[in-house]
Amino acid sequence: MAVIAFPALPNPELVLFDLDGTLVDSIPDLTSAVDAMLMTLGLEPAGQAQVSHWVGNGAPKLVERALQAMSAEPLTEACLTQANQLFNEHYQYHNGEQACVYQGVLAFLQHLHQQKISMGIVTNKPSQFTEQLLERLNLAHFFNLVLSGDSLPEKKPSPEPLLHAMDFFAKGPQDTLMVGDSINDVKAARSANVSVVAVSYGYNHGEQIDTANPDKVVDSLAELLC
Ligand SMILES: O=C(O)COP(=O)(O)O
Ligand SMILES: [Mg+2]
Repeated sequence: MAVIAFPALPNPELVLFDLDGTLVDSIPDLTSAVDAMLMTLGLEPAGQAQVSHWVGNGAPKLVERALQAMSAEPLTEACLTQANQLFNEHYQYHNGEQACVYQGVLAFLQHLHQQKISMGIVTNKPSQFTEQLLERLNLAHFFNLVLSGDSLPEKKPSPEPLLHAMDFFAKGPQDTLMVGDSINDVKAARSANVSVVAVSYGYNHGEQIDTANPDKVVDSLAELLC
């Protein structure tokens, strides 16, 4: 009996999830923090569409991309440090405020939980914000392992967090599935020899995720329910 509707791996023993753009729409809160940071520095706010193209490689990269796009001045270390501090202060406050869990996510997580399948988070989000968001949206209890962008020396697209997670759960790549929304998730999975399902509704730097060649693309995680 298949546990999920994914013929390449119908009975996974471990499912690893990306967070932003896969389980949770975090763009409204990330935009609140980015725009507050930009305005404090005397710059124009960027808005949600632009911010959604900059997300995916961790908060410091998001801040750097925002400054690069919105400031005419050359980027200095001092400016980046100040901008990161401002972003962190504001995101600490806004994180989870407007964020919502995508349609289909809860049903899928509950299904895997009932089937006693191990689940972990592999996100590039900094750990202080990951923990906060999972708690605020009442998702934390599903996951026995949460790896964030600063948990290990390397983050996605490196395979390191996926290899670490498989080690933690004592599962091999042939029994593991990665679920994500961006090319970073697909690349990390490929490098770890893990199958990867992508959601079409996430961010992926403004590109269609099909172009990254995941094993399957779904419009909702509910499509994976048997
Ligand atoms: O913080 C980010 O850059 C995105 O995090 P993600 O890996 O959960 O998509
Ligand atoms: Mg993502």
